[in-house]
Amino acid sequence: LCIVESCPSCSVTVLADQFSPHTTSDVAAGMLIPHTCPGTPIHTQKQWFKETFTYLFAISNSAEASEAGIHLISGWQVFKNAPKEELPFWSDVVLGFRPMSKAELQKFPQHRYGQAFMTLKCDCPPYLLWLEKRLKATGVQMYTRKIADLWELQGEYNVVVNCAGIGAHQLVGDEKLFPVRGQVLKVHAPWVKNFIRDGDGLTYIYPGIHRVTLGGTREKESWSLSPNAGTTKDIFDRCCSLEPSLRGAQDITVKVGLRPSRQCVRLQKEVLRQGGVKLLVVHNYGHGAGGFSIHRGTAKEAARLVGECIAALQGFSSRAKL
Ligand SMILES: Cc1cc2nc3c(=O)[nH]c(=O)nc-3n(C[C@H](O)[C@H](O)[C@H](O)COP(=O)(O)OP(=O)(O)OC[C@H]3O[C@@H](n4cnc5c(N)ncnc54)[C@H](O)[C@@H]3O)c2cc1C
Ligand SMILES: O=C([O-])CC(=O)C(=O)O
Repeated sequence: LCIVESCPSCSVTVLADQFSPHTTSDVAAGMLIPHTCPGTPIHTQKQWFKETFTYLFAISNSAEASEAGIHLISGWQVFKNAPKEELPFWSDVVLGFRPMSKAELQKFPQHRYGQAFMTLKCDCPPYLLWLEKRLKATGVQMYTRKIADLWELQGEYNVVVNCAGIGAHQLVGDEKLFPVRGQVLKVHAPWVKNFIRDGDGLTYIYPGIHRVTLGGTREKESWSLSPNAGTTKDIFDRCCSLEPSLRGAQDITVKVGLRPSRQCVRLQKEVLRQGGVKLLVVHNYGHGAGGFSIHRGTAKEAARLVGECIAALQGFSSRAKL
């Protein structure tokens, strides 16, 4: 969408071996709380988050909000011990960030410190469908196709944008990219209205428009997409210990996804060459545990890089195909 917006004369095609609801993005809780990636400057991470927050805030404040699955939500991040950094880099992007009062902390007897704020949440499958609908409305073609090697697209397209998530491990042989397996539960508990996140990042309760997401796990280098029954019980017990009313939750379903983790998002141009022939590539993958929180910011940067590729191609072809 960012490419279509910044380069309306481009013809854009989306190729994927899986579309919604069968992607990692469909599993995500979709909360806008960034994760810090050690390999990217903080000001860049903050800019990506701010652009994403601003974009989704406008949608949440429009008639599209419920179809797009985007809403504002208030809640708490609680800590057993106060974190080293009391003000995370994103504290002035989310709304109304403040330390919790002693009275509020009484709700969490095992925790000694907390942050209260309002942020945005995407219900991921409806949001992805909404994005697909907008893409199709602009004339973008979408085909189911598994790509074994980016080079097979040479000759068909002028610029290739690689947004393969964890699939990039095999597609471009990126050994720095590894899965961090996450299991979550989706439950019916409409009385839970506030989010609760343990600052250790393992346990969280995220109410969506229809279902509440209960998390989670972080299993490095595990490629298994099968739910684990013991883990389901453990997640449920941990969430009930934070929010005891969840004991009455019903209709529990389990989802597993592989976070595409890396020291930093790979957001860069590459020129592939075979013989005298070139293929321009823009990589945009490796968003780890925070892909929703920064998706719009990184997409805008990828679209800017595509613009640079098109400028380089000009004179070579009048209508670039992506
Ligand atoms: C349990 C869990 C909870 C999460 N919660 C949050 C959260 O609350 N907030 C947040 O910000 N982030 C969260 N995340 C992280 C977020 O889900 C990811 O960062 C994000 O979904 C990555 O998106 P992506 O588009 O790069 O990858 P994907 O959603 O995996 O999309 C990649 C696409 O590329 C296609 N593809 C891959 N390889 C090929 C190939 N060879 N040929 C053709 N197509 C290919 C796939 O089929 C797919 O369509 C969570 C993740 C998990 C697992
Ligand atoms: O950590 C969170 O709050 C949710 C999340 O992004 C994940 O599980 O990857």
